[in-house]
Amino acid sequence: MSPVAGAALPDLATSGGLFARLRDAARPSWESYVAHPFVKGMGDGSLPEASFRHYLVQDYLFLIHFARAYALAAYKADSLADMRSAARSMSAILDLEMGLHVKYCAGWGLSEADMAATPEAQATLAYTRFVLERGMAGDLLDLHVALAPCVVGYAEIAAGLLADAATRLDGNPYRAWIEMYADPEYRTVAHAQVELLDRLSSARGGEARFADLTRTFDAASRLEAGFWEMGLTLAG
Ligand SMILES: Cc1ncc(CN)c(N)n1
Repeated sequence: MSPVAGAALPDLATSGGLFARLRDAARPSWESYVAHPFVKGMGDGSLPEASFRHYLVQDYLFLIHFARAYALAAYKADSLADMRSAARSMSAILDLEMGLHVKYCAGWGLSEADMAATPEAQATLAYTRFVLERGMAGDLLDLHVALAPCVVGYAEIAAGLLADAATRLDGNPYRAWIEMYADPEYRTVAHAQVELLDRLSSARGGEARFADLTRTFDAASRLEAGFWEMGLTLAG
């Protein structure tokens, strides 16, 4: 069942946990991401359709690389439990999240083949390759910190929109987007990411690496804001 507007969903981050500390340390970049004008435009329905369309096609391409990043996480995992968790995240992207993109675009006469053939925008290239590079050059903790703004941020954004009095669901063309990321199924994925960060942090010396991890988290949050900006300005 989808959550309803006006019902605030609780914060996914455990207070004192790694995710909450990274978010606090990278607050200005995080806010530029979760409170971007693109987000507000989806909430009240005022976002131009061309911007959403441009974003969604790029997001389809983005998700292909994010699925690859989870394949990398499975490769880098040192336990079967972590391999299974990476495989679940990869299939959630390929089977659940990308399905919404394909459905939306079909409504506008855009086929999956059209989307796959669209050139990647600079913001898409920058963000996806940054995450893959953090994973390849670093370890599993570096990779999951780079992935966290993506996975957890959308759950926070959708929950924030539902709690915002300016949000209008009736007749809102972006309602399915909001409801998908506020859905308990997506929140479960996001919550698992928050818990995984804590587990990886204690196993891999996260405390001593906090400054470095913050740089990664901050950069990924700025790249998320850049992704919205690309959608808003129709940048290639
Ligand atoms: C750019 C971006 N960031 C996050 C998500 C949510 N997984 C997404 N689909 N696209």
